[in-house]
Amino acid sequence: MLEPQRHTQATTLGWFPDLKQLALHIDNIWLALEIGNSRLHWGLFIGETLHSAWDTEYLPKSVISQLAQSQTLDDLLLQIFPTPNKTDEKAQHQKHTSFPPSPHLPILLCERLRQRLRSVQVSPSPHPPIPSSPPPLLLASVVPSQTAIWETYPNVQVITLNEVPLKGVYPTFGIDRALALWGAGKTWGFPMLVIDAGTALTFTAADANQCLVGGAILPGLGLQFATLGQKTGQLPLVEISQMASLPPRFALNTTQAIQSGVIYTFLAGIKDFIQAWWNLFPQGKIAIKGGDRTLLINYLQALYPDMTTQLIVEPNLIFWGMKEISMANYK
Ligand SMILES: Nc1ncnc2c1ncn2[C@@H]1O[C@H](COP(=O)(O)OP(=O)(O)OP(=O)(O)O)[C@@H](O)[C@H]1O
Ligand SMILES: CC(C)(CO)[C@@H](O)C(=O)NCCC(=O)O
Ligand SMILES: [K+]
Repeated sequence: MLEPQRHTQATTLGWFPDLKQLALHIDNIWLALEIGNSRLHWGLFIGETLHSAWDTEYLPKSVISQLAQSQTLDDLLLQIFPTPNKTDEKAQHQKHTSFPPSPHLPILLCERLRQRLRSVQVSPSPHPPIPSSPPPLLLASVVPSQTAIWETYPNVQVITLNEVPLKGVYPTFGIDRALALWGAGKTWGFPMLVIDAGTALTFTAADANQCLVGGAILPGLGLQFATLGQKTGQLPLVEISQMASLPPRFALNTTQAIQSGVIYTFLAGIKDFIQAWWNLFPQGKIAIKGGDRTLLINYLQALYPDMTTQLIVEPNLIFWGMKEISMANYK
């Protein structure tokens, strides 16, 4: 299995190889936000480089309207954080975790980075003063009610399907699927199949002409457990985290019976789609993303080791897609 190192590693601000180089790109700091059905996915870009990526819960509407009313970033920080520096330190420390303590972390990170870069002298002349304003936000969302809230952010650009150069898409096609496929294809080449193990499990494929072949949508792992727990009279709610290893296929208690049913059919389904994909495109590539990707890959590896060596695992596919689009916009 390939877990590409390129850009995928979250780095801390202190590890910049060359601050002076980065100071040159200070006007080009931007945030990528993907609004999924379970949570928010953030990327902090410096120019074309993804500096770091992390997930947060949805932000309350009140906080987003505060962002909209702020005239400057300092203004904004004052509104939200009585003691921004302290919070900032803490946020910094925890930014590798999936759920940082502060949902305002993205904005804080940008400001922190700007402060760092402002203090760097770029020879021969010092860099001009940097305007302090909320960083540009490139947004892709599959949750319309959340999109509406974020449209109040001062410097936001919402990516729509017609900005993704993928051919042959249909009107209701999800922007996350389009961006992930575009990002994967542009990075590793077409034909490409993207498997997104998120709230929903999706398969999305394009041929060598960068034209949508099509795909499939089904309930993701979490949803499968949740619906069984919620829509039945006597089945318990089984959490994904309860499943430390593959359960016995023929189980002798309820929890394991649910685990077995969900996970073995999930994996068999994925294997079947992969085989169908390779029948269509023997040289076709496959990339996997989504919150359940690691679990999925581990179990696929245990059951079908030969197949997994050819899979690309990359959590940030959507950000690669967004980067392609933002680069195209600037050209
Ligand atoms: N900290 C977490 N919070 C929520 N889900 C998590 C977390 N860690 C892993 N997951 C898993 O991630 C899955 C959701 O994936 P992801 O975060 O990619 O969803 P999403 O982007 O909201 O969904 P989608 O892209 O399908 O709309 C859940 O099934 C869950 O098991
Ligand atoms: C399938 C999901 C929920 C996956 O996040 C999203 O891409 C979406 O809402 N899509 C719209 C329907 C479609 O892609 O055909
Ligand atoms: K829906």
